[in-house]
Amino acid sequence: MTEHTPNTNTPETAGPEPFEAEDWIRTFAVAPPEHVDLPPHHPHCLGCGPANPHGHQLRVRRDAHGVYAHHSFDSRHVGAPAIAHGGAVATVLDDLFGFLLYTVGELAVTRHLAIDYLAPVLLDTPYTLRSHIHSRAGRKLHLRATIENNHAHVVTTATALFLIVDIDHFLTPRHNASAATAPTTHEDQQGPQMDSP
Ligand SMILES: CCCCC/C=C\C/C=C\C/C=C\C/C=C\CCCC(=O)SCCNC(=O)CCNC(=O)[C@H](O)C(C)(C)COP(=O)(O)OP(=O)(O)OC[C@H]1O[C@@H](n2cnc3c(N)ncnc32)[C@H](O)[C@@H]1OP(=O)(O)O
Repeated sequence: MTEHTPNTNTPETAGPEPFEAEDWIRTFAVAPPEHVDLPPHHPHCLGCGPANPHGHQLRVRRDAHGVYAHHSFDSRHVGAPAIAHGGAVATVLDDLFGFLLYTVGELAVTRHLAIDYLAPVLLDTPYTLRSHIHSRAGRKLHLRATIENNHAHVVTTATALFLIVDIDHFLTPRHNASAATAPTTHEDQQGPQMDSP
């Protein structure tokens, strides 16, 4: 059995200090107008952090419907040759959903993310990503997103359930992780049932 070795290659991308959650909440109050980029979640965020050389450095603005970004994947995100890795696409969409919180004004995190890869997302190709709030029910934010190419063809769609949390979620992450229990079964988490052998 291989002994687990901690990844020490990327000290510059260490996770955020707890105080950053409070800084981030404060930016809700001063969210910029439509023609200015929204602030990144934090400088090292994998999706949008400008100081993360391994990240996507997504730049997001809001509009009348929600939020949007223009983005190209590159050779760092390759899956099949010339095609973006599905996980990289999911990362960017999850992060884009995170920008909708500026329009909600509350903290929330991804509980469920579902993606339809309708057509390959090509490397070094410009795409427009859009996301909006489909509905809200109490703590539950039902979110939707699309990726479309320059010919207005939608190549990816996504839905997400974000759950509103309080700031303690970010200030005590280790406590929250150890408090995790067996997942609750939800109908919309279930795929087709496998037949018994
Ligand atoms: C975007 C956040 C940014 C915050 C920024 C803050 C600081 C800045 C610093 C750092 C941030 C940096 C970057 C992050 C930014 C963006 C990235 C994008 C967003 C993410 O990447 S974020 C990471 C991934 N994310 C997680 O790390 C969450 C792990 N998870 C948990 O921590 C818990 O899971 C929690 C707290 C989410 C919920 O826990 P809980 O105990 O409060 O909730 P519970 O289970 O009770 O469910 C409540 C109700 O939702 C229903 N429900 C549940 N699941 C359902 C389903 N699938 N379908 C239908 N209904 C469902 C239940 O049935 C119940 O319904 P009801 O109330 O009616 O009974």
